[in-house]
Amino acid sequence: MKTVKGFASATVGNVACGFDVLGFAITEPGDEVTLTLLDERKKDCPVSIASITGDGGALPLDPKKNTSSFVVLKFLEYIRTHKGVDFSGHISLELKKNLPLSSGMGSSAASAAAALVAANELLGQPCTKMELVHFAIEGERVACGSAHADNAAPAILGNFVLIRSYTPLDLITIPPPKDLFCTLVHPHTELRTSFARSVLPRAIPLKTAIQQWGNVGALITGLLTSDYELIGRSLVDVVAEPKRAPLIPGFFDVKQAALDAGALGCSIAGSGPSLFAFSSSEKTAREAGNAMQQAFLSPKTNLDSDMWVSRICSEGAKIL
Ligand SMILES: Nc1ncnc2c1ncn2[C@@H]1O[C@H](COP(=O)(O)OP(=O)(O)O)[C@@H](O)[C@H]1O
Ligand SMILES: N[C@@H](CCOP(=O)(O)O)C(=O)O
Repeated sequence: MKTVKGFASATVGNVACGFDVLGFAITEPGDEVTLTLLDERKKDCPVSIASITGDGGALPLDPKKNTSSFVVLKFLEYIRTHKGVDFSGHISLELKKNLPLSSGMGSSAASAAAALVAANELLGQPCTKMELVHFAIEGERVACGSAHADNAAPAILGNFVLIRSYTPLDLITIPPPKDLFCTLVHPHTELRTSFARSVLPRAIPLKTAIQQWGNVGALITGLLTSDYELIGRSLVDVVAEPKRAPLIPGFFDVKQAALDAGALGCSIAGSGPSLFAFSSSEKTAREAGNAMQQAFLSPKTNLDSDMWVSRICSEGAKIL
């Protein structure tokens, strides 16, 4: 029997102003998926979930409903129709969840990305990582009802990923400035992406759109030129944050605590409830994280949280 273990880390979607078009990966924590190749197919489905740990029993064992197994099914279908690989065996999947669910940390995308790099390795790497992104995006549709790429793409590719277009998919990877650190704080509460998407406006005023795309352009410029002040002042979201901030207890105090501690900027990580902040030193990033956690613990919020400080991960999903 051949066994392969894949790993994919947490990601931050949107990156404040880049709703659905910009995301990045951090280095830790992440999900692990172990695939074992069996000669004999069990039942009619080529993939089965042998075990899931770390989810508290919350996730589906149905291979068509868990993003980790669902994307492997899409991968097998694709290599059969496009790569001439007609897989007749069986893949047994073990998922180790290290990311909290509905956290704003790209939990569903991390499971999908880890599974895809493992499946690709298991079957002799018939696909490029860029091809694998397509299946991870479909996994997001299963997880939250929308096929957004700003977690799935960086989970597989690493770095910052700008989604110029969804149809056809056109992705641009952007390496991080060398002194950019991310602080990620996850309060111990859940906010489902599907719900956080339901509160967004279907249309926005032209004035709002102008502000948003101005900041996206400036943020990309700041990343490409390592202009940390420009990065900081570009982290302004006038579309999603105003609607989602009320869903996150203590959001404004936590954001202000990050800025007061010296962070360049701070906003909602993905659809929340996590927040992320950027800093130009690890020391400041850690100080901002401590301040954010203290703000979540204030009497009116009283939320415990987890905090990570990380550089941007340039490797993406990998084989362990
Ligand atoms: N392997 C998986 N990991 C996480 N969520 C999954 C997985 N498979 C299916 N899901 C579904 O996706 C939901 C979490 O996705 P979402 O709300 O987008 O938050 P996040 O992706 O940040 O965890 C879960 O509630 C679950 O129903
Ligand atoms: N662009 C998406 C990002 C969702 O990220 P998640 O980590 O909360 O799943 C959105 O804002 O809905």
